Amino acid sequence: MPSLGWVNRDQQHGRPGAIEDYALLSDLRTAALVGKDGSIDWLCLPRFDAPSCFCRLLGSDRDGHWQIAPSSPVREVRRRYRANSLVLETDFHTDDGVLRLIDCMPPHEHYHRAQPCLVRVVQGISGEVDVRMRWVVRFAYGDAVPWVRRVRESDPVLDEFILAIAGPHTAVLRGDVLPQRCEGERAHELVRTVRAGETLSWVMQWSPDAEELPAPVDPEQEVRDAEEFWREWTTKICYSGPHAHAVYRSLATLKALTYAPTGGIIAAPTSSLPEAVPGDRNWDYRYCWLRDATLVLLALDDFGCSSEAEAWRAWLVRAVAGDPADLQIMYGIGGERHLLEWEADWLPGYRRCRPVRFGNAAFRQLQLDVYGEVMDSLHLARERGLPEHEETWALQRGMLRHLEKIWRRPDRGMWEVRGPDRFFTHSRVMVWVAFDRAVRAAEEDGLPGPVRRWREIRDEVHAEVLEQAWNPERGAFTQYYGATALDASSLLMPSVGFLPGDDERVVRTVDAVQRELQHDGVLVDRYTPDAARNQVDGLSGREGAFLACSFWMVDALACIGRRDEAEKLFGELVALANDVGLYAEEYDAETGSFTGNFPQAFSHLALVNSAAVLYGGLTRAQRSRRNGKSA
Ligand SMILES: OC[C@H]1O[C@H](O[C@H]2O[C@H](CO)[C@@H](O)[C@H](O)[C@H]2O)[C@H](O)[C@@H](O)[C@@H]1O
Repeated sequence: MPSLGWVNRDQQHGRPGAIEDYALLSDLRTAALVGKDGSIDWLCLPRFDAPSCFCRLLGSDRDGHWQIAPSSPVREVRRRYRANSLVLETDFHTDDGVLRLIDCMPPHEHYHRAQPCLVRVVQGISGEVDVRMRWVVRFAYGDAVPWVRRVRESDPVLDEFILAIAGPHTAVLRGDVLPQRCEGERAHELVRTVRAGETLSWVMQWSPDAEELPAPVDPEQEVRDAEEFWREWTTKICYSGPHAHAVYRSLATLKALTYAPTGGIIAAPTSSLPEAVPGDRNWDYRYCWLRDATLVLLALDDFGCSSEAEAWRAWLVRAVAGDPADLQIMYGIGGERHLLEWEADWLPGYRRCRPVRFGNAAFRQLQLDVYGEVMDSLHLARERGLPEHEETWALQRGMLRHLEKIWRRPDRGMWEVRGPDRFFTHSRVMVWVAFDRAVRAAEEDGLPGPVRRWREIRDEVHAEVLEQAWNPERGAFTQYYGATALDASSLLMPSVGFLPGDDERVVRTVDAVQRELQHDGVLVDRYTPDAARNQVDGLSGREGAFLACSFWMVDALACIGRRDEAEKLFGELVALANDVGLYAEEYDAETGSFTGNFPQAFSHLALVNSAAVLYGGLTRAQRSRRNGKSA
């Protein structure tokens, strides 16, 4: 008999499942995670970065969750998303029959006023199965027990519904049959027999105002609309190469992580899923990193999703307009600047990994690579014919004016180290990218600016990297100037066009990263463990392998002409996804589990970029060449 993920000991004792046991629901405003045990263990309302109402993921039952599952033992759980949508079907196989749970959050991309809504439908597929539902709402990340009561619907329907209110939050639960309050517990529960062919459904809605509740909706229509939304959205995806299923799932996941009202893109919908267990590398990713988001934009645009690219550019211009000296590396999804980091001491954390952090202090860091990422993405947007905005070039010039003043400074690098500032090689490569794209915009598009000066800086930083980051003893580019430690971000050098793939230094660096950072077949660490011991990142403990780095290895191998190896690695990485095609930030080879926030945009965008490199035949730098002009 296969191992029964959902009935493991932890889950019997009210603790959440493993990270890989979760599937994602999203309405393009906020997201929910559903476990293989039919429990929604994470949901923030009304937007991705709002406090949660279900937080079992970082605690236990009593921190809020909503579970629907058979009450009898489950022999097997089989899950899938319907076609390329985010409508999830979970089939529970029991000795009494098969029960199907359908979950979705209807996306309301264009209706800014519509409030989030979670739809759950149970269908009897065969036999007679007793289904148990448990609804435990806790607002404010598990800290606020709401006042819960049954209310009779006024005109036009006379049904009852359940209202849960705590301060600014109101949740409404409607359904074919409502759960009852459990004596002595702050929970609502229901047990019902569902026969083959029978259907039961529930809808949970959120409201900012207990006096003005959302109108009832038809759950089955909502499921149909959600499926139709995703079906329609995927029609614009242009991809017919190998592993199409993985590429489509990754693109849908990236879309699901966009905040439709503003076009902002989050790094992941969760907070504080640890990078290793046990461990304290726990961060809040429900924000918009310019680095992650610009890379997502490029990935979406590569596959035909240009309206998302436009929405992101509009977000970017709004968020970073003003004084370029104030540019931050990350913002809130609405463009908010202050993402103050704090610890929720009442939450025990996922697998008891504390602290549980909300907010992210990295917003105050200097990370020079961000300038390169933003310049590159805006350059690409222009090359691909996205309608030009007059503010965009003005914004880019302002950023370059500021970068001219600060590019010689050390920074925290793309890994956002919490150790001392250093001259990180990748940051300096991306400074080169920033000035290179500026020179090209002037030369190719005739855009105005001090191109001679930009060219001088571009050439200066190029020469500096070749001289200071190359370590002849190691035979590789190292993590920062004068270091011996390696860093997987060096794999990006050929794909951003800094050096060609056949440059001997690139080839030797790829070899060195393979030798020292790649392990357990497909996994690649971000940097040499030594670097962590040397306090480069300023953090304690270890972490899993960073999945995006494995995909960068695919791209680098393709760039240096080792295509067969690249394709094999790509295939193995595709197989590493969970049963519904999702990836976390990291993978722990010791436990064979995902670690870090989930699902993570970085991992998914790296997958689609690799597919573009391997099966679209282009690297990122080559993709930016218009009419055959070279970089
Ligand atoms: O490793 C310490 C840092 O870890 C997080 O940053 C990582 O996630 C970001 C979002 O995906 C990504 O842009 C960055 O490259 C990663 O290193 C965390 O957000 C930081 O606060 C923390 O210092």
